[in-house]
Amino acid sequence: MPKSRTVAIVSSSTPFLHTLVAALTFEGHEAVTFGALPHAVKYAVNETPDAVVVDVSSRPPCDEASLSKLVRTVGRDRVWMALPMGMSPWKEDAERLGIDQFLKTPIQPSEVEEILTDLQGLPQVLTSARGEMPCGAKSRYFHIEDMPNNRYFLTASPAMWRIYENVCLLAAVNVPVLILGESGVGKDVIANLLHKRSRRAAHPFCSVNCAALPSDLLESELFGYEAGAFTGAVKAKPGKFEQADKGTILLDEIGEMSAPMQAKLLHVLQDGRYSRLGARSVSQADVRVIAATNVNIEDAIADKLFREDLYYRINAFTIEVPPLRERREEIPYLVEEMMKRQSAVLNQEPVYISPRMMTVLQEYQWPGNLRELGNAVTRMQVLKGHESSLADIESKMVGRTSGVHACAVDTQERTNNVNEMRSIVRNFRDQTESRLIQQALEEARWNRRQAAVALRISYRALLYKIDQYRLKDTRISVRVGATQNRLTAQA
Ligand SMILES: Nc1ncnc2c1ncn2[C@@H]1O[C@H](COP(=O)(O)OP(=O)(O)OP(=O)(O)O)[C@@H](O)[C@H]1O
Repeated sequence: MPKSRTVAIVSSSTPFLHTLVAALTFEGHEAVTFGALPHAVKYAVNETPDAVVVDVSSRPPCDEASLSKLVRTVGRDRVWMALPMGMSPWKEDAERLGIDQFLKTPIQPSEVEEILTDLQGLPQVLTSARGEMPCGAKSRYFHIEDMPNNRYFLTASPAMWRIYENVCLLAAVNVPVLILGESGVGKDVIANLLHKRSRRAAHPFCSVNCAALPSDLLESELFGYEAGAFTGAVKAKPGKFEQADKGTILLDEIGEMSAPMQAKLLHVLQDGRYSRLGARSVSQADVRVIAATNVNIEDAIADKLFREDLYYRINAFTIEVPPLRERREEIPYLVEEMMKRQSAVLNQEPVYISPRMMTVLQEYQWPGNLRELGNAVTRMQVLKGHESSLADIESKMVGRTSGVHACAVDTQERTNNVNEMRSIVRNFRDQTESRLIQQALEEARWNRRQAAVALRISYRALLYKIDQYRLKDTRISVRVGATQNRLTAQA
């Protein structure tokens, strides 16, 4: 029986990825794709894939250090490099690093055949050599995929891995997809991924929040308008369906769409035809439609809030994204990646997350899902990993004591413990927070707007905290004192 292999592919070329991933998965192998070499190197260190294919044809040469680490990690006989028509000034550099298997881009079927045959000949990598994260979670489902605008998709759990696989399959077919899940679980990220992996990737991805606009504004936002279509329409404006031509449109929060708007949308989805407001002509939409919502659509249909016929139009395929609390094994991976990216943006070293901190992060319920986790990571980074950055999470945890821990404890005792812990956490948090705010204010010479930016809180929140902790600008009193002294001396 042919052996199943795991192959990591580094490429930013969609056709290259499509061809190779399709061939590998058809043969029963696992393909893990990366947009950038450093991510693949990290993956190779943790997971020891059977082989790696690095395509350098559509971007500048990868850094030598990463490439040489990759060759050392997986072995030179397991690395292929794809070059434009097999010729490139980087070929010599790659050969110097020990790479001697090259592919031509655009990749040819004969070369794909060759890789598949070679893969069969490779000795199996010991499964025990496959890495584990420090937390002990298996990283078999770990994969990061970079997307435009500094976005990325990370998976490290079987549930998200399945979603990732489905997205890869769905990207190739032009069917409407409905993405369901709580707020902050990553519906928008998945829609972006679907677009990026599709043949429409070179065309626009447009997102419309259907809950944010009243019905008539939403209509003009989606379909555009002609000059004079309504008071204030001085100039004609294309709608999102037009802007997303040949690309993808995400109808976010579709569950909140008003009934009249649902009827208009249904019309467009049926025959792809629409008109700008005030226009006589009809346009034809060439757009892939993805819809997303955190509303329970089936309940909404039962309550007559959502049209059943529209539901069937938008959900040729449904992706249900689980909340973060149902995939806690991803938390260490997400924290690490978020921290790495945050620290790079802030030009700081990533802060150390102690095992205690990680336990707190993994035990918390995360009602705001990955969005809330991202905010917590920012807070930890800004507060330099100080324990206070966890205080608010801990206090929320105390407020939502898990039934598992609590059930054995007598109710009165539990209430006392909770109250006591709450007050300890609150005091500790308040003390540390006021000290950090005072420090930030002093560093910003009491420029409160600057301090708010440094603390990553809103200006209003900072004013509230200054008032709450009765913080004072000590510099002013010294200066006033000095002036008074001077005045006194002059007098
Ligand atoms: N799989 C993921 N990998 C990396 N980051 C993610 C992932 N999923 C979500 N995020 C991050 O979490 C945040 C929320 O994600 P997103 O906006 O996609 O959620 P959503 O489900 O669309 O939320 P809402 O319903 O409120 O619109 C974003 O900052 C996003 O980058």
